[in-house]
Amino acid sequence: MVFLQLIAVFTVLLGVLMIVINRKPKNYPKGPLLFPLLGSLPQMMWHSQVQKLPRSILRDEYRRRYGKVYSMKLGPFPVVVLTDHNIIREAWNNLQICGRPKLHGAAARTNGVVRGILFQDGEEWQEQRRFALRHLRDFGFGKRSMENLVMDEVTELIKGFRRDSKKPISTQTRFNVAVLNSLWSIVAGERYSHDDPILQEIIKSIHRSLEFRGLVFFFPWLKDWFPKLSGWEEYMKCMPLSYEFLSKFVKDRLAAYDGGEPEHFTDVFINEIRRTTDPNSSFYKERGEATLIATLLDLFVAGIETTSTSLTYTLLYLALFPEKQKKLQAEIDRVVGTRLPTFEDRKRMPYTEATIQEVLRFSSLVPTGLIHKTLTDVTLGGFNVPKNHWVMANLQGVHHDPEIWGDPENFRPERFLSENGEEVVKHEALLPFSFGKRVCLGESLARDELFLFITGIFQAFDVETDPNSPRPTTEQLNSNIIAIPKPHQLVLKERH
Ligand code: HEM
Repeated sequence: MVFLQLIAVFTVLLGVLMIVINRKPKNYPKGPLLFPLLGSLPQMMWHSQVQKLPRSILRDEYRRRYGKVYSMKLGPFPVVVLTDHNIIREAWNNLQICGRPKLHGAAARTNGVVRGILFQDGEEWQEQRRFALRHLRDFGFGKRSMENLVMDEVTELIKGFRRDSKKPISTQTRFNVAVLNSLWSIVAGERYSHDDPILQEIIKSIHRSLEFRGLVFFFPWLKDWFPKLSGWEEYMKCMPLSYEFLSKFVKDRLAAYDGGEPEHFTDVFINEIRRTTDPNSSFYKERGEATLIATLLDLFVAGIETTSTSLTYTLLYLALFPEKQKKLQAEIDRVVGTRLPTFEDRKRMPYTEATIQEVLRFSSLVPTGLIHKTLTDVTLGGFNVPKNHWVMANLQGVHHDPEIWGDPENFRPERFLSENGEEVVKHEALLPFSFGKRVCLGESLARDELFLFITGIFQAFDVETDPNSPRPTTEQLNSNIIAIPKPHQLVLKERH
C-alpha cells in the first residue's frame, strides 16, 4: 500500500516537473517534449541508437512538426535550431548570435583555457580571426605561390595512386597528409613525407577526436565519475598529441626566429607577440604564445579532415555517377589537357566548379555547422531567444530541401550551371561553409585545394566502383561534427 502511494506521489511529482520543464517563455520557438535532466536526448538516442535513423531525418521531422525555427535541449543546454537559409543568413550576420558555447572538451584541448578562433568568442576571437584572415591571405590563401605547393602534394598523391592502380582501395585516409602539407607549408613553411610516422599519428588523433561524441559533452561530471565509460579518457589520449607537436614547433621557432623577413604565418604571429605591449591583448607575451599554439591547432582540426573528406566524397559520387565523371573529364581534357592544372583554368571550367558545389551540397559535410551562442536576448525569425542559448543551423536540411532544389536526392552538378552550361550559378541556399561573421575562415583555401586535387586526380584516373566489393552507397554514418561516408572501396585506373 505504502509502495503504491509512493508511486502515486512520484508520478504526480514527475508530471508537475514535466509541465514546468516544458513551459516555454513568451514567443519562444516550439519543440519536442523535454525530459528532466536529459532534455531532448532520450528521443534523439531512441531514433539514432535503437531505430538506427539518420539524424538528418529526425531534424527534418522536427521541422515539419514545429516549424522553420524550433527549440530543444541537449542535456541542460537549451538549443534553437534554424532550418531556413534566409533566417540562418540573418542570424549569422548578427554579432550577438556569434558567441560559442564554452564546452569543457574545447578547453581541454589547450590546457584548460579556451583560446584561439574556433571555440572562442568576444574580443580574443575578433582579434585572432581578423589577424589570421589577413595574414593567411598574405602567405598563400588564393595566391599563385600556393598553387605550386598544392600541386606538389597532388603530384605526390597521384604517384601513390599509380602504385595502387586497378586495385580496390579505401580512399578515405589517402588525402589527409597531402591536405595537411598544403596547410603546413603556409603556416610553417615546411612539408612532410607522405609516410612520415609522426604525421600519420597526428592525423589519426585528429580523426579520433572529431569522431568523439557522447553525453560527456553535455554532462561534464561524467568525466570525473566514469572517465573510461564516458569516452573522456580516450578523448584525452588523442588530444595532447597534436598539441605537443605544435607546442614544440612554436617553442623551437620562437628560439630560432630572429625577427627578420617572415617566412610564414607563424613568423608573422611571433612578430606580433614581440610587438605587443598591451597586457589586455591576446598577443601579449605568454598568453600570445599559448594563443598561437591554439590557433595552429584550430587550423589543423578545422582544415584537414574537412577538405580530405570532401575529396573522399567527390571520388565516391563520381564513381557512382560515371556519366557526370565523363563530363568532368571532357572539360579537364579540353581546357587543361595533359599539363598541370592552374588557378587560371578555373574560370574556363564551369562544370568542374559546379561539381564542387554539388559535392558540397550533397554531402553537407558539416551538417549542423558549429554551434553558436546568443550573447544577449535576441529576436530570431520572429521568435524571442534569451541570452546564453545555443543556436544551430540545419545546413544539411537546407541543402536537401525539395522546396528549394526540386530533386535534392539526385547528384546533379548541372543545377549550378546556366542554361547554356557556360557559367556557374550561385545559389543563396548553398551554405556549406556557413555564413556571416563566423563563416569558415578556410573557405578560399578549401575551394582552391578541391579544384586542384579534383582536376589533377580525374585528369590522371578513371575512378570506378569495385565489381568484387559490395556497391557503395551515398549513405553517411551518424556523425558528430563531420558527416563521414560509410567505409567503401574504389578502383582507380590510369587514363594515359
Ligand atoms: C570543405 C572544407 C571545409 C568546410 C565544408 C568547412 C566548413 C566550416 C563550417 C560550416 C564552419 C562553421 C562556421 C560557423 O560557426 O558558423 C567552419 C568554421 C571554421 N573553419 Fe572551415 N570548413 C572547411 C575547410 C576549412 C579549412 C581548409 C580551414 C583552415 C585552414 C578551415 C578553418 C575554419 C576555422 C578556423 C573556422 C572557425 C571560424 C570562426 O569560428 O570564426 N576550414 N568551417
